[in-house]
Amino acid sequence: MTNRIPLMAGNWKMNLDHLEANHLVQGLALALGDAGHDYAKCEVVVIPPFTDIRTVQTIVDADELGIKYGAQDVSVHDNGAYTGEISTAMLTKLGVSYVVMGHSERREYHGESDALVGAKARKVLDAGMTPILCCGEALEVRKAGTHVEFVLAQVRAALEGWSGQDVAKIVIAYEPIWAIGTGETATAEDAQEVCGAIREALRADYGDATAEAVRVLYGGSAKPDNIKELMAQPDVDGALIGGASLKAESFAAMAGFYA
Ligand SMILES: O=C(CO)COP(=O)(O)O
Repeated sequence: MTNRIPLMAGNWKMNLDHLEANHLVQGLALALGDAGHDYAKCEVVVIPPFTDIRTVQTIVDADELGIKYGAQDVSVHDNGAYTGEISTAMLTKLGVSYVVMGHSERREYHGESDALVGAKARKVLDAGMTPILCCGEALEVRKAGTHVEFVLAQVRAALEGWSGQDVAKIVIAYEPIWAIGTGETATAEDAQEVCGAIREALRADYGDATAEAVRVLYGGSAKPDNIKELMAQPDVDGALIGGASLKAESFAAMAGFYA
């Protein structure tokens, strides 16, 4: 890792109502405070469902916490007749810093294509927030041994036509689908293999400055037990954490991986 600040992002998925969100963020702030968390050594981001964002904002602002927050998805449209959608303007108004797109669950259950994922990332960047672009292969692809090509193709398709300057501002999250919520973690070497290949592809496509600026996260059953080993890999700059981010203690412990 060069001077990229590590990032621990907790993707709550469709868990926790706004009252539970209140409880978790307060608990997280306490746990990080007790541990003397240094935000310069690891950025901490919670990514709740849309309905919790206002609650999270209120707590973060009132207590002037160093915790940042994100959204799990966004519309590519600006406003108007798009029932059920949430715009980038709505998110920026709530102080959202990060937006996830291309999570395998949205690709699978909502048919999201690389082109749509790329359009969402563009929209988010243009609105002044940071996209967290997710990629990752299914078990069949891994078994066939074509996971590196598969993941690089996903990333390149989403970022087609982007300048190196813009790419430098995004976060990429490598989440092998077979490791998500299964308790089956990719080994640190598996994570490094793909995260390193992503960085080398960025270097080939955009040059050193972009490749060195982009933070590449690992996601998939990351937890307090394996976070140190994952973070010791040169191209793993953080984690996108599902289950283990729903408990203040485990998420705070992961954010304190450097201690
Ligand atoms: O999908 C994930 C984060 O986006 C990973 O989820 P788990 O940490 O629960 O495996």
